Amino acid sequence: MAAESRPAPTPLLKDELDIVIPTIRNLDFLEMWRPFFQPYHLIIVQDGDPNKTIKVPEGFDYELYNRNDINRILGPKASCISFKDSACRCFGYMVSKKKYIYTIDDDCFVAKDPSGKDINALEQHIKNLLCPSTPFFFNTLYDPYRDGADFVRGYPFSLRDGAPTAVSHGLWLNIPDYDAPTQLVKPLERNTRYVDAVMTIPKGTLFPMCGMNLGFNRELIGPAMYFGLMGDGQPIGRYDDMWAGWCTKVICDHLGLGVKTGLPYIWHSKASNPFVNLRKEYKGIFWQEELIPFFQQVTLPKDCTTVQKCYIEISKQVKAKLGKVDDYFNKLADAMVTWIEAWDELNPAGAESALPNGPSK
Ligand SMILES: O=c1ccn([C@@H]2O[C@H](COP(=O)(O)OP(=O)(O)O[C@H]3O[C@@H](CO)[C@H](O)[C@H]3O)[C@@H](O)[C@H]2O)c(=O)[nH]1
Ligand SMILES: [Mn+2]
Repeated sequence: MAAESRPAPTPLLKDELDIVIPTIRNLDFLEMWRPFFQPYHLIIVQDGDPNKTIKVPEGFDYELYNRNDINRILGPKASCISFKDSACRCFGYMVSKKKYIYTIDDDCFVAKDPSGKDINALEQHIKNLLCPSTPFFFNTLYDPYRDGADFVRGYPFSLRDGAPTAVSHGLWLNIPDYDAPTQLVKPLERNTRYVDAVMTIPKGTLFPMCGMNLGFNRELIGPAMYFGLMGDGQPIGRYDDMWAGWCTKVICDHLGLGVKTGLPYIWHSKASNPFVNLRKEYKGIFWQEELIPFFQQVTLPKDCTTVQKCYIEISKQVKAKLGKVDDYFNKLADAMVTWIEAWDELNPAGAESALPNGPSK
């Protein structure tokens, strides 16, 4: 008897997740991701010259926004969306209607695990996001919810339900996400180490969030994922994801949400120019010595019960405490408020998260 031909399983979160890609180039890299990404809706944020045509391989379902679209949709509030910097990607988070987001850079490709198997990074992020985190007590055997692992002896049973996972932070083989000084000192260093682990970043601990291989629950933490004022006309760049990560982690800690880091890996193929990066980063390299203590000391009142309220409170503290570091932080604090206003305008409270996609191309 012919074996029953079973229909292929529906990809996890097929209609509940958008893939956001910031780009200045044609998206040929999608060919390598096709087996994993094709079932999903893409939101492409085209940076730079809006008159340039970005070629997207056939067969992908996507919506594309360039600077003209951002200005048309947000009007004066478009001032909070960076130009000529990957920070523009956060516009994609704002216009999405889905519960989950995965964002990836266009120079990130499918990596292979030690067995030589292609890594479906999206699938691993989804697994990370769909299972709880353990921010309140560290499990020394890493992710206790993973097949073949569990909570170790001494782990309180009262904490074994864990916390909802808001963020899944993936890593990179080949070109590591180093800052410019490190890149300059170690131009040939490549990350060849595949660590088979997913860990929850403990409550009260900040981390350097990289935006090139990142998943998050948009309904739980979306409004905190503002990538700041970077790039054109700004004194700093390449701190977009860092800023978002620090705000996100403080808010996750306050709201009892989890942030995971580790698997999945992608293959980061292109090292950006370290001298250009140094020019973008240098103010951030000394500012961050004041920013980290600031975020470590941020306290959010009990009545900050939503991400938006937390975010507005942080913006007030940014203005009060960082405005004296540099006037840039006064502008950033204002842009944080504009971001929340724009977010709430495009995502009125109670709007169904599973609304149909935006205008597909
Ligand atoms: O002006 C620009 C430049 C680039 N992009 C798009 O953004 C991503 C990342 O670009 P790239 O790979 O060139 O830069 P990296 O240095 O590797 O980026 C990492 O560093 C951080 C910089 O903020 C960031 O978190 C990582 O992404 C690509 O998709 C480019 O096409 C852009 O939109 N605008
Ligand atoms: Mn890159």
